[in-house]
Amino acid sequence: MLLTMNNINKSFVGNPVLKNVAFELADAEIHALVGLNGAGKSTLINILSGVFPADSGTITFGGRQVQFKSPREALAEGIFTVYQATNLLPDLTVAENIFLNDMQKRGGLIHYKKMYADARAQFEKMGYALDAARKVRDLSTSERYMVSTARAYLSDARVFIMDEPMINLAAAEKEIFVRFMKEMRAQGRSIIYITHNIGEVLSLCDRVTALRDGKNVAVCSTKGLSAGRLSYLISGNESLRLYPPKAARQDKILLETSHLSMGSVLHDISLRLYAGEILGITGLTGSGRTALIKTIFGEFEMDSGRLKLRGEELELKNATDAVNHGFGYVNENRMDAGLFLDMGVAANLTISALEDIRRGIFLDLRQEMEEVVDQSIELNLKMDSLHQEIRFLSGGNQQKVMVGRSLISNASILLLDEPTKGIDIVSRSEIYIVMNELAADGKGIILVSSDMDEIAGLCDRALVMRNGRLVAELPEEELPRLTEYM
Ligand SMILES: Nc1ncnc2c1ncn2[C@@H]1O[C@H](COP(=O)(O)OP(=O)(O)OP(=O)(O)O)[C@@H](O)[C@H]1O
Repeated sequence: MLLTMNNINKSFVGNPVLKNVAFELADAEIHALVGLNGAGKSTLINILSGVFPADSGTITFGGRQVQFKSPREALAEGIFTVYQATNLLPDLTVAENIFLNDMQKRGGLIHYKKMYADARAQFEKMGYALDAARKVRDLSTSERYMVSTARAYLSDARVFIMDEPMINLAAAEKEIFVRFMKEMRAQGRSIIYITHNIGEVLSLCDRVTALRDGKNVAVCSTKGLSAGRLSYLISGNESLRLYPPKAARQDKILLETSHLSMGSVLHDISLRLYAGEILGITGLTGSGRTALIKTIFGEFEMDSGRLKLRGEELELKNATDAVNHGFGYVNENRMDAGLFLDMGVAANLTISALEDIRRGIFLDLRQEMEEVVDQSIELNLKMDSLHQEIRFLSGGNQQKVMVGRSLISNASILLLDEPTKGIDIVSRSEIYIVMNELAADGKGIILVSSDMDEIAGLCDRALVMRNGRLVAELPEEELPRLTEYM
């Protein structure tokens, strides 16, 4: 075996997070590491890559026992962690970033022409159209991740750690990324692949290790493994149903935009959201989905067009104005969206209420706290207490706090941008139930998502965007064919 981890234990402030965990990785294998939010996946990987040590346990790599003191040391030994928030240097070009390690090794002496030619040749081979001379600071999140992937690919590492690698990639990039993965495997290299996406495990990975509450529950081949069985291994729930039955939409129009345009990003967008409706909006990265809901929310100013709320013209000055009119918004990027990492879970969940208090609107704080307790139970938040600082929660649990905050906000129109990114299947099913209840209550939800299954499973209707325009509208029965319209 190329890599084995045995009897790994780890506690944080007396709280056991990993309990006698074992993990193994063979040569030329893509090995999925799965489990609910907070199950301990990142902790295990952080121990392997030397971010922090285990309390006890052994790691054997390439036939000898190791304990890396830092990710840099792990990298020097051939274990490459590809981070989601990439550690590329923004002022250097794509090619310079890709060959950074080489440049360091040779003390800065490098043949520039050859470096650019190599980078271009690599992208061409992978069918990826990215200019190697562009500065990384000008790239989108997904382009940056692809550069990190190319850098990993061109390194001489033997093991790659990838945490939710496809989460920010558009459909075309996903295809190229999968090609990268398969080619790495064909070269005899191995990948530890953390994901909440059942489809990715079954289609791309060879074996899967499942953790539940910091313990091993299974390690098995993905050959012959069904989606139902895998979702049971992850959740421990045999009858987990991801999508609830849909609520009936009403005939009342809640929100309407007519001929909305903004700069070169949005063109002539007219749409209606009905009371009780979950309206899906999808399209490729850069198609204008996020810009559209930010404009509806008053965060971006429209150049022309009109907005009507319950039949009345509405001009939103800014996002605060939108909140005061009953809009709620979940940003796709939790780090930009005002999670207060040094504050507790409860404070983060009630942050919109706290802002009301600052504005002099009186609220019953006790009732507010009770709601928070109910909500955290409903969202299945994994935390030590309601006062635990957000930065100590796992990534998925942070995301749940952000979604939960907007779901308890009493908004009547919810604008959700990729709300379930990084969230495990059990919590997703819970968020879907809450969304459905809000819709059944007559509220309206716009759901921007790149997950076609999510849109088909949850929405009453979906709109497809391309280059800032609405190009298709699909009724419920057409939703399973959504990919054909992309
Ligand atoms: N530095 C820390 N201090 C205290 N608790 C921590 C710390 N780091 C992680 N934890 C806790 O350890 C548990 C496991 O977290 P971990 O990040 O490993 O989960 P995960 O399986 O990667 O989850 P996700 O799918 O959400 O990324 C969580 O309950 C988390 O709150």
